[in-house]
Amino acid sequence: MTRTVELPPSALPTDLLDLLPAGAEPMAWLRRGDGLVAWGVAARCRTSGHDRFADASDWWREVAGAAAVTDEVEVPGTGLVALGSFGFADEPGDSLLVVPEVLVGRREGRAWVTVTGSGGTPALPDLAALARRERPAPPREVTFADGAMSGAAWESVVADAVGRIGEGDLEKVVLARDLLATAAAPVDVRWPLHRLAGDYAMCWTFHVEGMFGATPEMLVRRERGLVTSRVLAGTIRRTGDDARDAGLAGQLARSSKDLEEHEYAVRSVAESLSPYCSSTNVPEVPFVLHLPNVMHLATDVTGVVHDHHESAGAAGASVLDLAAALHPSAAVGGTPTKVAVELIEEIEGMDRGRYAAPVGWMDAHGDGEFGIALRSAEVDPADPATVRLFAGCGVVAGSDPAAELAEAQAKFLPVRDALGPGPA
Ligand SMILES: C=C(O[C@@H]1C=C(C(=O)O)C=C[C@H]1O)C(=O)O
Repeated sequence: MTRTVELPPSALPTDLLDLLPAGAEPMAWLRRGDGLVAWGVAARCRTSGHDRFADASDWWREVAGAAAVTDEVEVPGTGLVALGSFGFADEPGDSLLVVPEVLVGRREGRAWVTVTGSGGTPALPDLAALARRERPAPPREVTFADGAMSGAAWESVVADAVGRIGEGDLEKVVLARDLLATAAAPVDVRWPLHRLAGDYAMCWTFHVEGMFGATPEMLVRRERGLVTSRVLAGTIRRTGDDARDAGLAGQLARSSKDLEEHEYAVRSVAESLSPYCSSTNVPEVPFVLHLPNVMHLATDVTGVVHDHHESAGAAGASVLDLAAALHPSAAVGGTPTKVAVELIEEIEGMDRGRYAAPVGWMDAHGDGEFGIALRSAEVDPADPATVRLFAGCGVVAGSDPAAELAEAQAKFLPVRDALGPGPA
């Protein structure tokens, strides 16, 4: 039984993360203070392998079909909702969807709580008491070490990829590396979440079962049939000097290397969406998205879902169906996708886990949001004092390995900083 109750916005703390209890599988999806926080597991589905999205979708249809729901708010994100995080590669591809016991949402001035339980009407939590608890402590004595590869080794892998592109095997491949952070005691993930949501409010701060981060890239949002995807590709590091950064933004917007890389990514998204949408709109020129650490070329692709898509029933493709169709876009895989993904597998030298793959939420109407899990890290489930950070960049014919390494370092910054002390 699932029940959504409207709350006066004043019933919630400014920072929704203040509600998250420590030990009860906290989950989050937040941007500019709005979004969802959730905890407890009412139902969970684990999938893996090539069919991980289809299996999760089947499970969701079954759960949603059988659920008894009362919903007095009825906006996207109310009623039965699952949060999910998927594996990047088909193998192992470990993925999950979770229906939380408690979910608190806020969106454009409206607020709600949803509770799910078996048997009887589940009780509402005492949110005021939850919000009064102490804030989490920062991780102690964090040290960072190379993950699968040193920076120098990774540069030579990038050089290999540039060679393969030169030979005509492919046009673009996105290569990533990992760093290992080790703390003196288990990391309370709520600490980096507070920091990321504060420092990167324009990004989507997420956490699902150890996978957390603040991504600027929206793989797909579906809202009452309207579809949006924010494509990012083409990056320049910020200097911290506003005047210089404005000049760099102009340079980025004119850089043929970055525009080419961006074009591949936009095309791959538009092509993947077109079978599911009756109209897609692709702006001709990208804009420059300013983040505290980097700037990206960005394009918002929009469309309207067909109401009667053959494979998806009367409601049309759900946000999860769309995420499955879009993953991996050229922003995180490459072009052509199949060759790029095989090259990643061959030369990257690590398992990406859930990095660079869909993370987000969906409701029983098929609406929801899946971002790409970038600027992200995973708490090691076997040793929660260890956190694995990920960052990567698009490699094209004109790529310089040293510049790509510097770009990846800049993309580690959000999580690196979030694991440090500082204002919570
Ligand atoms: C791969 C990452 O980022 C992606 C690669 C980008 C690029 O190469 O310019 C830009 C944004 C993302 O699509 C990452 O953050 O790890």
